[in-house]
Amino acid sequence: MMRAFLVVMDSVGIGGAPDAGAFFNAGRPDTGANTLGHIAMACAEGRAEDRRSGPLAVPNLDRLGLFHALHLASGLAPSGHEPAATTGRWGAATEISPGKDTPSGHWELAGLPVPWDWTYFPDTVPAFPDDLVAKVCEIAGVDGILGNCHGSGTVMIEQFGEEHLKTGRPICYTSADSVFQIAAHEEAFGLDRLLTLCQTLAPHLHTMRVGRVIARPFVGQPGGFTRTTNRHDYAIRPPAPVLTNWVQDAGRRVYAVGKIGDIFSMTGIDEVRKGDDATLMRHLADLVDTAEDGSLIFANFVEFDSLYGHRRNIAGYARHLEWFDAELGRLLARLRAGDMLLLTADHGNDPSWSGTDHTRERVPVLVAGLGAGCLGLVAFTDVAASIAAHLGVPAQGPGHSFL
Ligand SMILES: O=P(O)(O)O[C@H]1O[C@H](CO)[C@@H](O)[C@H]1O
Ligand SMILES: [Mn+2]
Ligand SMILES: [Mn+2]
Repeated sequence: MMRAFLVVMDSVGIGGAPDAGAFFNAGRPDTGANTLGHIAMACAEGRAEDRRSGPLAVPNLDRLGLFHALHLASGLAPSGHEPAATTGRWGAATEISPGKDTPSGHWELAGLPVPWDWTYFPDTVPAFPDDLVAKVCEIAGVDGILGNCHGSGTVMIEQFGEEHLKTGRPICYTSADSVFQIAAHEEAFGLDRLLTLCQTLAPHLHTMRVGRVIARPFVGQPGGFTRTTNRHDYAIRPPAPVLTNWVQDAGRRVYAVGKIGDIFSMTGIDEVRKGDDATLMRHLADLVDTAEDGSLIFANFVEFDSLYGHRRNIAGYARHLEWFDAELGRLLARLRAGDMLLLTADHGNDPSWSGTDHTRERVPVLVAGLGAGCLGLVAFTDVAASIAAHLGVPAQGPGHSFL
């Protein structure tokens, strides 16, 4: 029986979204944003030389058709990446959900475009309504919150970490995504206390159509705070069955690697494996060796986005792509006959762009294990329909299989 590996490279967009002008970063429309394209250009021009050097070296992704997909999506052909013969099936997918965030992208890839408009908090200070602040204070047993604004997580803990240690008040912030994020010190505030606070608060925010409450624990002392991998997302449950449900309901096993379990509020998922990206890669390799016939392995690699995209770090993003590519080469060599491995992304996060938020972009669809050829421009939902077709389970929703 067949197996399917669906691997999301979080935020590895390839530009060209037709509605990019309706999405913004620091007041500037996302028109022209291109995560992969701008990274490859910076590398080719010697502008990404921190602990790496020269043109972006991603031979395995290249062979699967990544640069063909980039050209198809956006018309960009960075020097050093002339179209090569491919061994994979490649295309570019266009999102229709009215959000450029992680749940919107993943739900749509899993067959379900988001059927509502998310609630966003205004980019003002304060950003949160008084009754929400009062609710946080009541649940946490504190007399106030810090932040109460839009911000980048690492800057927020640098700016408010010391005051947080002194006052015990949690640091609450948001972004261009539909999120309510709470940063707190793992030891001083307590990790369990932070997780309980976020979990208790989540249903209230979900009723307001805020997509996620995210716990952002950190450690360290003033001047040296760092975030830990104990981040936890409490997301709204998808309002209709998605790929994970289709597969599980057909009696198959579904593995979630990374934050997939959180993004789908655990619906349709049998087993979760978490950790940093290096650990996730080991989990994925282990599942290539051990996952049962007929199963779905759904993985998300978040560090492209969280460590480099939001931090606008071009060289770091390039390094992570090169690391991922080398690991991918080893994974591809271990696949069995009948396995399909599909690589894609959930949105863009162009590290050369203004602001610190995601960018609206098309994403690559690269398929290993099913021969070579062009898939053309496809829909996000076609990914779910194609995986269901490969596994031989019934699909729902608007997607069409491109197999
Ligand atoms: O700046 P940090 O805390 O990494 O947060 C980013 O990550 C969130 C969730 O992906 C986004 O909404 C953005 O705010
Ligand atoms: Mn994402
Ligand atoms: Mn993000």
